[in-house]
Amino acid sequence: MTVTDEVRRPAATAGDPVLEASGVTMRFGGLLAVNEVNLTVREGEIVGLIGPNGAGKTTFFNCLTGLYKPTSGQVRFASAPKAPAEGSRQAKKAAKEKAAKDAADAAAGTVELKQPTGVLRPLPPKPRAVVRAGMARTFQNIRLFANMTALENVMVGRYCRTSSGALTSVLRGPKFRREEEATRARAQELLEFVGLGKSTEHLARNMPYGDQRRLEIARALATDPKLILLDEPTAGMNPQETKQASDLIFKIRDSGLSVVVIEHDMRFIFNLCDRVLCLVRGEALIEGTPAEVQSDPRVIEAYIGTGEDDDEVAPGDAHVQDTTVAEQEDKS
Ligand SMILES: Nc1ncnc2c1ncn2[C@@H]1O[C@H](COP(=O)(O)OP(=O)(O)OP(=O)(O)O)[C@@H](O)[C@H]1O
Repeated sequence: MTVTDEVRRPAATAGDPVLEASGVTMRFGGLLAVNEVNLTVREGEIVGLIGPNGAGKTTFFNCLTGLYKPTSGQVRFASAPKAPAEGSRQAKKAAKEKAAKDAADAAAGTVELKQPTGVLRPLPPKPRAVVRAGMARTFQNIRLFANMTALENVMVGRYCRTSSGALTSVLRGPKFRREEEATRARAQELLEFVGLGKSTEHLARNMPYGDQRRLEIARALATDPKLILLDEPTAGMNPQETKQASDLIFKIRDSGLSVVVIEHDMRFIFNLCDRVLCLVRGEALIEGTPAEVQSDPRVIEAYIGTGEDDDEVAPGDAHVQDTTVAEQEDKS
């Protein structure tokens, strides 16, 4: 499991915490899927979540993103400085300023991803509010709008940041058209950022698998997150696509975002992450740097097993088998 042939690119600096999970526990009836797990993610960090099948990674992830409410424990997130109420005059002004800035960025050909960070607060109760607070995620299975173009898919992600009401949208008034233009420009920028600038008009369902995964990331970025959580981003990818995925995640991190990633591909995780948390049977086994985690014998045991429960006896243990047979003969 040791990574030898690639050079890691550590975070330039890890800043203030953007996410803090303390004592997170999740029960499904009698099953304890996650037990008292703690995790802190800092600004500009890539944190990996590993563990064998059924270890509780996805359940913990779902607690972090507000999809599940933990049975006990708390998740706090550094939302943007308190946003004005939706639909208020201040909210409309902020949305207008944001649209103008996006248009200026688009004209200058720059993509600004870093978002302002506020103090840690409990996660908002509704998924939409979690996204608006600055947390975005992708899922294990691709969840694109298959019959929409790449550009339209990214534009959908952007709508949580626009302020046109239903009436303005139906009437397609000047405000709607301004916002729509800014949304389109931002979506195009993000497609270019993830390397899909030439696939704008392609239907999502016709795109190669690796491109679909990148499109999902572009759509998540369109929500202006501070933290992006990726659930098995390289599942099913070939080595070239996996390399492109890690380059893209480094690029996202280098733009000032924090990343949490679940992955089974150890080489990918240990090359990518600044810190890694290993879960086993719902509990945190170890959290540390990739070097610390990959050299911990408990991690290796968790993945390949100790052999203690195996019925078969390993060749080196033949004498154990012989003794047992001899004892059995004595008894008979
Ligand atoms: N909604 C649910 N209801 C009941 N049990 C669940 C539910 N979701 C997960 N579990 C159980 O919780 C445990 C942890 O599952 P989870 O999917 O979080 O593990 P994982 O580490 O993500 O596994 P994998 O790597 O296979 O995706 C498993 O025993 C699973 O069967």
